[in-house]
This record gives sequence, structure tokens and C-alpha cells, in this order.
Amino acid sequence: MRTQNDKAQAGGAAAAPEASVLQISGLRTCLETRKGKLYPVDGVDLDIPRGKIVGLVGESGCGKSMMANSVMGLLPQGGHISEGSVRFCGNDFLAYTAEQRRLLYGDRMTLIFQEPMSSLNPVIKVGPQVLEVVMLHKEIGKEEAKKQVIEMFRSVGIPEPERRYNCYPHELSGGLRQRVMISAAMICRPDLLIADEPTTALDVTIEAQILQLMRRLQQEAGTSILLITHDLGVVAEICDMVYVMYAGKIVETADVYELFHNPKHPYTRGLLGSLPSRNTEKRLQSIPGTVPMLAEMPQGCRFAPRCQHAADKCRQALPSAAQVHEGHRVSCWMFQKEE
Ligand SMILES: Nc1ncnc2c1ncn2[C@@H]1O[C@H](COP(=O)(O)OP(=O)(O)OP(=O)(O)O)[C@@H](O)[C@H]1O
Repeated sequence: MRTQNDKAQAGGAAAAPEASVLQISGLRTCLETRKGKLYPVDGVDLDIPRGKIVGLVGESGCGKSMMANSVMGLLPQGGHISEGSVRFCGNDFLAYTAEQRRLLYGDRMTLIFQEPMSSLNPVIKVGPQVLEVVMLHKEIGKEEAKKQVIEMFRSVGIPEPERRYNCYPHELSGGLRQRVMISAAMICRPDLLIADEPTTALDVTIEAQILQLMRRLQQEAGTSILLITHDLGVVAEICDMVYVMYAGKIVETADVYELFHNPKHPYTRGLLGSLPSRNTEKRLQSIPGTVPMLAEMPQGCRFAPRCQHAADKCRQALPSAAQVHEGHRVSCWMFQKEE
């Protein structure tokens, strides 16, 4: 039977708070496929400071979900982390046993997806599904746990929480289902919430409400959030820091104000919808071309085939991350210091 000590070891609960909740260094995720070994995450460094909301942004197919799934142990068959390190609250996360991870997931590290129906069991009422999370991780009786679930439902803005407790997922709207998922993810006040496109399936008004809700709960619980999105508007709304990912690599990172006011990487500028130029007022609506297939990664900078600034050097070798401002790093040959 698990003990408080097991929980402390699994999540580092007894340790002094670390400045970073999640520290990922040189993470490489390998997929063994019929086409050979593919690397959807290829040398990623990412740091999530305690209590911050960090956006991970990039177009579809850039490897954002693979990044999250690598951390959450949700890789498809044939997938594994082949290089790098992951530290969770200062502990070597990759060295955790399966049991330590099981205790951690749902309690100190939680996940919400775009489509709550993929996580909710359609034949079990929503209240008991959240109750199960509480019972698994908190040492309290069923009556107390049920009270906490109803209180949580009230706190996330589910009207008539006692009645909704006994609804099946299909009886709720998409927005209410996502509030149920957020309840399940936040009820144990986790250190880290990974939210993978949590508002993409919702209409704009509900999206704004859900983002505000996440921000409020995050502030109340001191949870750090990794928010995965393809939408820089969502990033602007609630993130403190941003990592921009392209073709398995982080190409730029900065705090949110700096990234929006001083974007450097041509890919980030493309995502922002405009490519400032000294000579023209030209505005881009979208970036020409598509994200490369994993089996067809270009040599050199992976963005070079789509980049209007690409030079020979860009097609030959990968740039490393260079600091352009405090906390602002960019991987682009245009910003490498001359040797
Ligand atoms: N099971 C799989 N087998 C092989 N390749 C996969 C598998 N799942 C994803 N990929 C590939 O891995 C790459 C990264 O995919 P991933 O889903 O992480 O991207 P993403 O940025 O999260 O995009 P989206 O927002 O569309 O999910 C893509 O090239 C994708 O085709």
C-alpha cells in the first residue's frame, strides 16, 4: 500500500520548493517505425518555473503533443525517450519507477486534452469520475471526497453542481465537459498541469472563460502550466513565457511581452502573422509551405526551405540557441555571433 513517504518520493513533496517545476534538457524522443527511427522531439530544452504559465506554440505536426506525451509516459507503441533528462521538482523523473509515476500522474502532474470526451468515460457519471481521482490520491473518506468534488465543480463555474455531479458526459456541453476535466486536473492542486490545446474545440466566448478560469485556479493553487497551442492569441491571453517549436526543435523562447514585441526567428514572425521588413509594409497571412515530414527532415536549419532569409549556411548546418536578450534565445543563423 502506498504511503505518504512514497508520495513524497514520487513528487518531491517533502523537498524544498525548486525554482523549476519541470526542467527538460536535450530531450530526444524516438519512434521506431517501418520507415526506421524518427525523432518528433529532437534535442529540446524547456524550463517551467514554479507558478508560471509557459506556452508551447507551433503549427500542427511540430512535435508539441509528442513533447507532452514523452513527459506523461503516453508515447505510442515503439516510442521512447532516447536521450536527455527530465527533472520534476528537482528529481530525476526518468529514473522514477512505474509505481512512482502512477502516484504522481493525476496528483502532482496532470493533463488535459483538447477533447474531454477522449478522457472521460462515457458510461460513468462525471462526478464519480472526478471522485475516483480524489480517492486515489487523497487519504480522505468518500463523503468528504464527494463534498470536495461538488465544491470544485462550483469553483470552476459548473451551474447546479450537485445535479451535474450525476450527469453522464454526453449530457453536458463541450464547455462544461472541459470544466469537468479541469476539475479533475486541478482538484489535487498539482505542481504541473499540461494542457494540450484545451480550448481549441470551444467557441471563442467559452474559450476566453476557460482561459480565465485556468489562470485563476493556477494563481490559487500555485500550479505551473505548460499550455500547448497553435494559437498565439491564446498565448498572449494567459502565458508568462513562450517556447516556439518547429519540426521537433525549440527555435525561440522569451517572456511573452518580449516575444510579441521583439520576435526574432522568421518562423515566430510568420506565426505572428507579419514579417517586418525595413523596406516594405508587407504583411503575411500565413507561412508558405508546410512542416516537413519526420522522415524528410532537411539538412541544416529545418525552417530553411520555408524561410525567405535562408542562405547557404542555413541549408548546411543547424544553428545553436543564441541569447539575444536576457531570457530571450533564438536558434537562427541571423542571430549567431561571428566567431
Ligand atoms: N504514432 C505516430 N507514429 C509516427 N509518427 C507520428 C505519430 N504520432 C505523431 N507522429 C508525427 O510526429 C510529429 C509530431 O506530431 P505531434 O502530434 O507531436 O505534433 P503537434 O505539434 O502536437 O501537432 P498537432 O497540434 O496537430 O497535434 C508529426 O510529424 C506527426 O506526423
